[in-house]
Amino acid sequence: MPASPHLPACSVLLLSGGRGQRMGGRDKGLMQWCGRPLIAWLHDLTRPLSDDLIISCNRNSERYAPYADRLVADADQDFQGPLAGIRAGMAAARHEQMLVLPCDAPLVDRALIQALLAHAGSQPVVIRQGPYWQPLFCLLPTALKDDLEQAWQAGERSPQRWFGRLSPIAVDCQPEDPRLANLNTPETLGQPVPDR
Ligand SMILES: Nc1nc2c(ncn2[C@@H]2O[C@H](COP(=O)(O)OP(=O)(O)OP(=O)(O)O)[C@@H](O)[C@H]2O)c(=O)[nH]1
Repeated sequence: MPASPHLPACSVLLLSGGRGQRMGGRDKGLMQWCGRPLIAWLHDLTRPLSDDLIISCNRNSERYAPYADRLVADADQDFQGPLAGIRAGMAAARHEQMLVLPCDAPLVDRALIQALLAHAGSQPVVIRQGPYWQPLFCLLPTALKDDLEQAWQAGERSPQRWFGRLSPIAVDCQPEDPRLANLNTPETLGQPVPDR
């Protein structure tokens, strides 16, 4: 189901396959924020946007299953980084575009997603804050799957270096945009739900 009649259908990939070292090695997507697992917030945000909601996770699959249409795991489950999750998601996605979000960003809103979707085409669309790309907040054409596979086989493990070769389109946000906050430490999980 498209986000609106004017926006394209997309798959959604929620990245939750990390090691979570700053969380003491715990599975970050399942950690509670404001009374619910982080992944539940991302699920509720993206569920109305897609009939192809994929979670990349490498453990606790039974606990993730209620929040996705499908789960994918990294091919090599030794935590090679988020590009491994993107690779698995690209191989599984059913639509021509795939929205990627990290599980630890529950403040993302629909307007931000719509800004990405508005540029859907043959190039990656990526959030940028000032000079800094936010490579895990992006929209990827799934036709780039083979390009990603070649890069991966050549040893690439950086999402930013990978899409950097592909003339990405930037969606610029303010450096302090609170929607892009990553709640990736126990302290940040104490942050309250803001007014939206
Ligand atoms: N599939 C997959 N996702 C990952 C991997 N590493 C990180 N991610 C995801 O990428 C996003 C950003 O991850 P980071 O915060 O940099 O890494 P992390 O492992 O979650 O946490 P730290 O170990 O504390 O850095 C999160 O949504 C992670 O779940 C990985 O090896 N595989």
